[in-house]
Amino acid sequence: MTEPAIISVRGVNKEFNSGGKRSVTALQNIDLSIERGEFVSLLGPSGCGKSTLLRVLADLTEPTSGTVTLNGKTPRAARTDRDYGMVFQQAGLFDWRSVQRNVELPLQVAGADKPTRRAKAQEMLELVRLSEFAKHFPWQLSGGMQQRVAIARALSADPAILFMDEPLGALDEMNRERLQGELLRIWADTRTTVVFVTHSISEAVFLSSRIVVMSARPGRIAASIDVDLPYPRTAATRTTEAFFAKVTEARTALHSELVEQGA
Ligand SMILES: Nc1ncnc2c1ncn2[C@@H]1O[C@H](COP(=O)(O)OP(=O)(O)OP(=O)(O)O)[C@@H](O)[C@H]1O
Repeated sequence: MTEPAIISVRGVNKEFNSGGKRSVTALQNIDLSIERGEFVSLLGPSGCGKSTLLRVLADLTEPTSGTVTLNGKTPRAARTDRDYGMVFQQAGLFDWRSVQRNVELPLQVAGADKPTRRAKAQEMLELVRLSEFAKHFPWQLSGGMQQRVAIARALSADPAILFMDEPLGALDEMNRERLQGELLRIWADTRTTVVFVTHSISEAVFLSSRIVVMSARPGRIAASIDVDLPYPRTAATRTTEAFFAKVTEARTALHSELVEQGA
């Protein structure tokens, strides 16, 4: 028997200022199924609704119509049960708490006792290779290291799903590529299902097992591209013909949408 999709989106529409003069249709009739263990990137031009779709999934905003199921539950129930973690473009760490205590925070909120949360935070810091910085404060770390702390924090409650909204967007190119490699290693170690928002075509190809291309406003799903490049992917992957071919395929899908929209 096939396992049901871990994320299921059916007929989702999202309109801001619904019915008003300035109403904006951000998402139109979105249908999407994501299987357990996939790494799916949402790729599209600025303003096409990628973040809105992620926010609908993460129960940060409600769809105007349609349904979302996460791990067999409503987004609200999945949120309460800590079925997912979230990482944004800004790490959003608390500067007055040590790295260790930042990672412990979700467990503290969930009521875990001190030894449990200490042990879990140490395990997570090992996962992101920052154990020796546990006692540092966020402001003492580079931007890339801060994002690794944010990833450790998001994974501390062992979520089945990780939502990431342009988490590497604020980093310089070198650090960005290094962290892409780290992220794939962490994904392989944890087998978490990842939904990743980006407007970088090469980033989406390097990371993803599948790319969902979104069209310009109103945001719709324009194409789903399987990225069948073998894992583990390394710096050498970026120089292969197969990688370039996938980048071209994704770029063509993205651009044909823009042309159709007259954008
Ligand atoms: N709270 C809001 N109120 C009104 N309109 C909004 C709101 N949030 C988003 N929008 C509009 O919905 C559309 C989709 O926005 P969204 O941020 O989801 O796009 P995006 O693809 O993530 O863009 P970017 O890549 O620039 O972050 C945009 O036109 C945006 O202006």
